[in-house]
Amino acid sequence: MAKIGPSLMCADMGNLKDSVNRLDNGKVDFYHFDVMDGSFVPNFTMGPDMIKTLRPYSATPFDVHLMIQEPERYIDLFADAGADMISVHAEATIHLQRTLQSIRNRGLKAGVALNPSTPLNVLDYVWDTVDYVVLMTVNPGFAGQKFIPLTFDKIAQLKELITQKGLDIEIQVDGNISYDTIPKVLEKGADMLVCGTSSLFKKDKSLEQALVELHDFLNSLTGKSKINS
Ligand SMILES: O=C(CO)[C@H](O)[C@H](O)COP(=O)(O)O
Repeated sequence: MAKIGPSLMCADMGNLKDSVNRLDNGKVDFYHFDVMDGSFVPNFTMGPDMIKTLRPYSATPFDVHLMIQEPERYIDLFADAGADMISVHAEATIHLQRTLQSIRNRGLKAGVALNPSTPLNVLDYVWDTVDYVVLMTVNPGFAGQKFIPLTFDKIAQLKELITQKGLDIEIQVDGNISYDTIPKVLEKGADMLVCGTSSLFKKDKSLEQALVELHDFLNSLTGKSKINS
């Protein structure tokens, strides 16, 4: 069963604690925090204080996606804030292996995030230092964008590499993960779904309703229920 991770940049920023509480009641697998610096991506969102503030209210893993230049400067800051997993963009750090190792040295899961146009071969010499790969299926920076179709093949290619090598690495997909795209990203091999405005945070639906519908949809695709198992 694929894991559900609400993208909290899409939540009601004035009531984040309430959203996390309601999502926890409906069962989610991780929370996805998009951290942006206005340089690597043309936007600003969340920071370490927000993560630190929410940390005491949930035991669900906090997945921090650093969409920032030179993320190696801030690994300790986000680890101290309460991250359980941190992903860094291969495009944003010169010493990728060292940066991943520094995340693992803090006892956290280390992820590599790749923009849609970044080839998979940047992973060639870091396979043994990666716990998950974040495949961006939109260009990072904004919610509510359109899925980039060629990334479907990229998911399948990554899955094949991981299987061939016999590695225990999860594939996370991020960007326009919707009722239209979920069946295909799962078929291609995605394990973790970052759920934003396309599936969970809907103007015409309560969070509770949207989450129940998403669980039901995933169950209908896989034929088994994680909640009931
Ligand atoms: O990474 C992101 C933006 O860069 C967001 O997590 C994601 O795009 C949010 O989901 P949606 O596309 O469904 O609004």
